[in-house]
Order: sequence, then C-alpha cells, then structure tokens
Amino acid sequence: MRNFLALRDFFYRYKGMYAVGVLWLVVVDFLQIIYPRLLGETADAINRGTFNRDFAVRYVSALILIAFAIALLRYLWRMYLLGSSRKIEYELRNKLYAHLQTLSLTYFQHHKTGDIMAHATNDIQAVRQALGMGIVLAVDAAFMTLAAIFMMGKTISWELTLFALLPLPFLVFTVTRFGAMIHNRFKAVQEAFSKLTECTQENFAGIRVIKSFVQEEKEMEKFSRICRYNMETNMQLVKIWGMFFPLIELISGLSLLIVIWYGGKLTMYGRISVGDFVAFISYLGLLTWPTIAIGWLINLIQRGAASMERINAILQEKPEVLDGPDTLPVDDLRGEIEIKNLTFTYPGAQKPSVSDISLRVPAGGSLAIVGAVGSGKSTIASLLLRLYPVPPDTVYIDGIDINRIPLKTLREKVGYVPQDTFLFATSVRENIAFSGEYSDEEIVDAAKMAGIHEDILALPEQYETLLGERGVNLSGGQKQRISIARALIKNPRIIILDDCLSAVDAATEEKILVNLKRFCRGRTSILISHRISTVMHADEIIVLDGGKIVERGTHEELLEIKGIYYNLYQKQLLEKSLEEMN
Ligand SMILES: Nc1ncnc2c1ncn2[C@@H]1O[C@H](COP(=O)(O)OP(=O)(O)OP(=O)(O)O)[C@@H](O)[C@H]1O
Repeated sequence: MRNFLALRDFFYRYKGMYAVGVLWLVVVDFLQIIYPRLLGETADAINRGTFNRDFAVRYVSALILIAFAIALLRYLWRMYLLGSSRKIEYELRNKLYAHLQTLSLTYFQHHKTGDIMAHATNDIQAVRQALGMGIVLAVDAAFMTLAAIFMMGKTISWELTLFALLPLPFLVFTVTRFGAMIHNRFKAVQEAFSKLTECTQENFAGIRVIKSFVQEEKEMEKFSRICRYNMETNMQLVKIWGMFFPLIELISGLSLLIVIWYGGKLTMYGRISVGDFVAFISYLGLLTWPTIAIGWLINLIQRGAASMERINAILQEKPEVLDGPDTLPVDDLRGEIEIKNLTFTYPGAQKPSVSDISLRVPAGGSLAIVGAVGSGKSTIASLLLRLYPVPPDTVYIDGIDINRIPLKTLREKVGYVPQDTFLFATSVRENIAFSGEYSDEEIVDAAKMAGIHEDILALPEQYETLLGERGVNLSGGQKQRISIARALIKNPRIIILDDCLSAVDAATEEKILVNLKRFCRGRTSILISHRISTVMHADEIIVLDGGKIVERGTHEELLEIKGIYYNLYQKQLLEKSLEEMN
C-alpha cells in the first residue's frame, strides 16, 4: 500500500468525486440490504396465512422501486468512481512522461525503450484498475459485510450470526497468504510483458538489419522463447488465482452448512421465525459477494501495487542534468566557448572518454575537430549541449560556467546536428520546423541552405510529403540535410555539426559548405568530421587521439607538422585521385 502514497496529490484533487461516488455506492448497498428483509416478511406472511393481493402489490411495488433506484445509482457511482480513476490515470501518465523527458541520456542508454513503453501502458492500466474497481470493491465489501452482519445479528440472532462467522479466520488466513503470492507472481507477469514489448520493439526497429543478415528465423526463435516465458508467468498467476477462488467459495460454503444445521434447529424450536431463517440465508447470500470481492480486490490491489512500485522507481530517478540553484538568468548567448582542462568519464564507464581538453573559440569563430573513430569528438559536442553532467569549472560559454546557464537558453541557442539523424514520422515541413512556428519562406530558406530544397521539390507532395513509417523513405544523405535545415532554422548563436555530411557526395558537400560558410558568418561554429575537405577552412583545427588533443592549428600549420592530420590529408588526397581516375 506504501506504493500508492505517491498518488496522494491526485487523490486529494479528486476527493470530492470519490466522496460522492462512495456515497452512491453505500446507498446501493443499503438498498440491497432491504431485499432479504422483504423476502423474510413475505415468507412469514405466507406461513401465517396473511399473504393476500394487497400485500403482494405493496411488496412487488417496493421491489420494483428499489430495483430502479439501484440501477440509477449504480450508473452514478460508476461515473464518479471509475471516472475519477480514469482522470488519475490520465494525469499519472502525463506525469510519468514529463518526468521521463527530464531524465538525461544516460537513463535511456541503460533502459530499453520497450520496457519504458510497458510502464507507460500496462503498469499505468493496472494502477488505474486498483484506483477504480479496487476502491469500489473495498468500499462495497466492507459496507456490505458490516451491514449484512449487523442485520443478521440485530434483526435475527447474534448467536446464529457468530456460528455463521466461525470460518472467518480461515478466510483471513487464505486471503493474506495468497495476497503475497499473487503480488510476486504479478510482478513477474509485468516484467515478462516488458521483455515482450522490448523484444517486439527492437525487432521492428531493427528489421532492416535482421532481413539483411537473414536472421528472421533466429529472431523468431528468440521471440518465441520470450513469448513462452510470458505465457508461463501468466500461467503461474492463473494457477494461484484458480486455487484462490474455489478456496474462498469452499470457506463460505462452510458458513451455509452451519446456518442450515444450526438455523434450522433454532427455527424448529421456534426461537426464530421461518421468515427470519429465509432472511438469514438470503443475508448470507449477500455475504458471498464481499468474500469474492475481497479476492478480486486483493488481486487488483496487488497488481496495482506491483505496477506502482515499478512506476515509482522511475519517478524517483533523479535527472542528472537540470537547472541548479545557482543558475543565472541568461536568455541570450554571444557564442564564445572556452574549455579548461576538461576530463570527462561517462556515468558508469571505467575510463575517461576525453582528458585534459583546453580550447577557446571566440564568438563568431570556427573550430574543427578531427580524429579517429572513438577519439572523443562527439563527447565534446554532447558536453557543449549538457546532454551529460559537465564537471564544474571546465566548460564556459560567454565566460559563464555552462552549468549555470539555463538549459532552455543553452539548447535554444545552440543548433546541433547529431551524427545519427532522426526524422519524425510527419511531413518534411514539420521535421524542419520542429523547434517552433516558422513561415514558409523561412522553411524554404533553411532547406536551400542545407542543400535539400531541390530534393524536396522532387518528392510527391514536396514539403507536405510524409516521411518514415507511413510515408516515403529518404536516403541517408537527404536525412542528414533535413536535419541540418532543422538546426539552421533555429537561428542559433552556436552551431555544432557532428559528422553530418558523411553520407553526402563530394559535390553536394562543397555546395552545402559554401552555404554554411555564409550562414555561419557572425556565429560560432564547431565542425566535427573525418573529412579534411569539411574542416580545412576552420579558424582552428584540433586533432583528437584517445580523448586527448594531440595536434592543433590551422590547416596549413597542421600540414607542416606532418603528423596525424598530414597523414589523413595525404590518404584522402590519394583516395580522391583514385576516384577521379576511375
Ligand atoms: N554513452 C556512453 N557511455 C559510455 N561510453 C561512451 C558513451 N558514448 C561514447 N562512449 C565512449 O567514449 C569514447 C569516445 O566516443 P565518441 O562518440 O565521443 O567518439 P567519436 O570520436 O565521436 O567517434 P565517432 O567518430 O565514431 O563518432 C568511445 O570510447 C566510446 O566508446
């Protein structure tokens, strides 16, 4: 139950609706309690010979009226109680999503998308059922039990009531014992479902790789294994559930046995009337529902608690990167970048990815970073966006420690084109104008600058063409250029291009570089690339090797050193002339 404490704010907000719902529910229970009494009186009337037409009309009218009232009130409690749980579900899902958005990249690297999807769907649904039907069952079972016992004792016989309740301790024992088992097995069911979602999501996301490596059968086997595990964990739950209900019914059957035996004796000795006996059995019938409801309730609450435990684990996850108390009210940047002795190790990694990096790019200047695969180029770009926690006093923008610049300002003013492009399954227009409202002219300008305008005009519906799953698929180079247009349209003060021309041919690259040069005038630019042709015009070029700066200078200075940069240049010149010869 502790797990549900995280929901107290939501409960507080909907307390009025819950209170009204509970009120209607209790009134329905109260009306149901009248039935056995009416039945008892009818039996007594038949027994005494006073049952006549008037009596029948009066009792039948009362029964019809009660039935109508119950139907109406049942509708009302459903609207109030189940309606509140739907609203809490809506808010909890939004809260979870908003929280997930605050978590840094490290979290998403350590948790699979499918698992997160399972939390947002299955777990939240289980919580909603506990808060809706769970509360209905709890109130219903508690009120009905107390009311039925009270009516049995007060209006018929306390002695018979005590006898009828003798099997109660067995019931309590069964419910608590099975409750714990159901909790654990349901947790396993939810985990198995997460694995299933994970596997499905990963398989369809990687369908190209699976098909090109002819791994369909192997993946099918893997899926089948996970699917079987999912079925087996569910069967474990069904087994325990299958034993639980019959046991509860058996225990309540014992009560009926006692009542028939002892109640029958009391009726024969005239200590209670035939009507009382009929009413008592009818009350006992009313008690069957709460016993079943308790079983169901235990299941719903245990499922909800297990799911809430998993959701709480996410909600308690602290965002590693956030605006701290010493954040300054900065809403614009000039673009001067300074990095002082930066050494950075990814959370959970054994050794630093970049070490002792120092550099300075004046506002409006340009810096290029080259280096072998894994030398730390993208790490520097990620840190300039604070995608990971940046060590204090190492990275400055406009002389301010980057940790003190509001994240919103930083990310609005830095235009970043990541290495792996990601396009949303919407139109080309919406993909370019992702960061805000832009006019058609601005969108076309950005596309022209990124060298993709002509390609877009050739698409079936030009800027309105849908991309991705429901639309057309673009080439790697076209995707890269749309992602460049998306960064340029933001009109950023600092632009970081992380190897984003790798998939375009040399001629297109040259055209884009000329445009970018024009665009970057007055802006700070950082170019990351393996290609010398992309970086050679930068004000300063740094060469990374094993996370350290090993060479720095202009293109000409670096050629003179005759080190890594020189060798890379020679190699690329050779490749170019071979290509031209072919
Ligand atoms: N999220 C991460 N967690 C742990 N280690 C990482 C993470 N991202 C990168 N690394 C490691 O940090 C080192 C530098 O990686 P980085 O991506 O910065 O290299 P890069 O020079 O940009 O390489 P490439 O040219 O392939 O893009 C590598 O050894 C890489 O394995």
